[in-house]
Amino acid sequence: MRQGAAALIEAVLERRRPLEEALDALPAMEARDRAAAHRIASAVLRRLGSIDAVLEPLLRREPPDIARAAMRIGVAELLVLGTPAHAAVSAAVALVPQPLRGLVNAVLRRVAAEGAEAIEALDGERLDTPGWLWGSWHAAYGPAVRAIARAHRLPAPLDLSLLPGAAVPEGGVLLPTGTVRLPAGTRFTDLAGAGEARFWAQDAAAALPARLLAARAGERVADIGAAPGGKTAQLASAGARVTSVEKDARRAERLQANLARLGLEAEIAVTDATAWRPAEPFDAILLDAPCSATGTMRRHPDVPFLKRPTDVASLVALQRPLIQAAAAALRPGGRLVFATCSLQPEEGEGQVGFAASLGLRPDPVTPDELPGLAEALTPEGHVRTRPDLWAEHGGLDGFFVARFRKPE
Ligand SMILES: C[S@@+](CC[C@H](N)C(=O)[O-])C[C@H]1O[C@@H](n2cnc3c(N)ncnc32)[C@H](O)[C@@H]1O
Repeated sequence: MRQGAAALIEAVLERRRPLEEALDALPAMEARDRAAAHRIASAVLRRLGSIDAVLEPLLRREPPDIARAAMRIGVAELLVLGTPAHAAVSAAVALVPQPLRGLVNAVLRRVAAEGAEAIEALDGERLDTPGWLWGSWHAAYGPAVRAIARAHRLPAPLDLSLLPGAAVPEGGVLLPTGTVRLPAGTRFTDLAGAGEARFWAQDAAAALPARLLAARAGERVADIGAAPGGKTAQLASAGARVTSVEKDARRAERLQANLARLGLEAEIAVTDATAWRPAEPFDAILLDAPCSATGTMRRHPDVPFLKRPTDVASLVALQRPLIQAAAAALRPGGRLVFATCSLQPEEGEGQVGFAASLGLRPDPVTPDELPGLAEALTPEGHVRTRPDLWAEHGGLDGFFVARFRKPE
């Protein structure tokens, strides 16, 4: 299982491979072991800066990669996950060949003895956040950057969206916006009823864009950038006639399977939305644009290792033709909701002016549309969620949502 964790960490850090993809590529193992490997790898990635800073004074020279990997896992287990010291140390030692065992054992014994105090004394929020993200969030959100970084240290709860009339699964808490929340560590597949297909996993923030589009039964609605289908499911379960536009054929298959599991229907157009020419215009469009995904770091601790500052600029450029395509496909008077799961303002607030330059009019969100979440409403009537908001409920992903209308 710890071999699995080491493989996951190596895939993300050395090969910039998404954690979920690396998880799928692990050799066959018990579901429980796979989940444990994921949990350990996630803890290492979330706290990598702090972990390396704890190790730094204990190492006289740069250790071989395999020893560093084992020590990182050992420190995460000792100081983040609370694994008993003898188990954490011996398991990490077993990850390395004989000549390195003495080193790993000696270093981790010291971490077990002195590490808790050492990690406490560090500026972990800063160390565990890449400098470019810290700078960007500080510029955008001021001192809240610390609370954002703190929120990224903890695994996210499991959030569910429910089909209309579905019962709240045992242990779930109904949040004011309609999402059902279960404690972090709950596995979707373990939920009684998961097989009955009455709900799907979707962060409370990710559920807001479709909620704010407020699709009505019978309306023609397009969901652009639709896979794996959380938002299509919301729109279809509201009774809208949905066309889901998705460029990636493999992801479109997942979307299809997810809808089938829920007994929902949508027309799926596997195409690049910028080249898509629908026969008829739509009453409403949800554009969940591809983005840097920095708002999802609680759930995806690999994001900061996969993205570079230059990616944000490329994504901003990629989002614009999608906004244009969405505007063109709307009927006069139709509604557009633009959303990104990013904390980078360039991919959110920064795109509002572009939408306006296409003739789209802002359609501000009102406080009654965001029950219990007024703190996420901006003065302009956009929605800006951050992982440090809603702390009393356990936070939510970082999203930007803006609503527009095409003039009559
Ligand atoms: C943020 S994800 C969408 C998540 C989805 N809306 C949900 O709620 O489950 C963005 C999606 O846009 C798709 N995409 C990216 N560029 C696209 C394009 N030019 N046309 C259509 N889909 C695109 C990606 O393949 C990806 O599946």
